[in-house]
Amino acid sequence: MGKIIAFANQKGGVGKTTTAINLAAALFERGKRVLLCDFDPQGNATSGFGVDPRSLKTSIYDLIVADEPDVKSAIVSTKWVDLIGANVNLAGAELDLIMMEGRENRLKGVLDRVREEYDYIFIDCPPSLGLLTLNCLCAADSFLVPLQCEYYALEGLSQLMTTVRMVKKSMNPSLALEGVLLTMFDGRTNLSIQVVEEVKKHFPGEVFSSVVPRNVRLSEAPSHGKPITDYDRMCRGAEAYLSLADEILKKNKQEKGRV
Ligand SMILES: Nc1ncnc2c1ncn2[C@@H]1O[C@H](COP(=O)(O)OP(=O)(O)OP(=O)(O)O)[C@@H](O)[C@H]1O
Ligand SMILES: [Mg+2]
Repeated sequence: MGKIIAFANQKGGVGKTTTAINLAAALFERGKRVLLCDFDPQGNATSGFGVDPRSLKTSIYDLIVADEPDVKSAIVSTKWVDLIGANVNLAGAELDLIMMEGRENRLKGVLDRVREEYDYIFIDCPPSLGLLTLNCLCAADSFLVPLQCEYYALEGLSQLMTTVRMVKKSMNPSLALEGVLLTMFDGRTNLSIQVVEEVKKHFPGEVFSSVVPRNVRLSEAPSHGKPITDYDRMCRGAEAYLSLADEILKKNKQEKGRV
């Protein structure tokens, strides 16, 4: 049964989508079956895999709000991973869901139906802490927090952790922290190095040893509709996400061994 991982940080532009796309593609390279569910109305994870968010016949919105029963009708097979796309319609879901019964478990209901078919299911969260992100945290087994190596990296994280505690207490007790990922690291600046130290102090033992460098190839890849492993296999960004994939596979294998 596939492990569901949410990429969460309510701060915008920290590398949630870049990580979801490129880690998914890296795990695909390692022979894993991966489904990426775009859960952000911006649709960046969808377009990043070369799928036009406006062209979706069935999007995640139809599954969670309009009660489209056939989850498979929303799954697009890309050259790399399977994808459930999102577009601007999802922005309305925040309001539509308010009146619904089990409103925080709508996404879980959808993903649980296809879980058997994948090794990993990734959810790309929006940059907010509303009902959409709540759905992500209720559906997930674990959450991965990308943090940009900049001065305010930890700002706002206490709100995310408070939300996580609330979710664990009343909705999803087994929700675990997959790990904290440092992104956009620039080894030439003292600031990046200081942020790494500070984050490690704040999350002892929870920071991935793979660190994603600031790499222009990573920012170019989405406009070509390709993950980094395809766009520029040899760049440092690709290397970092392949190393992260191996770190996660190793960690998950050890965890399974303990059960
Ligand atoms: N390691 C990196 N090096 C250079 N550019 C990067 C890197 N990671 C992400 N970017 C760029 O930074 C911007 C923000 O990244 P991304 O979209 O992944 O963040 P996000 O957290 O998903 O944003 P949002 O909160 O808006 O969904 C994008 O333009 C992306 O291409
Ligand atoms: Mg994003």
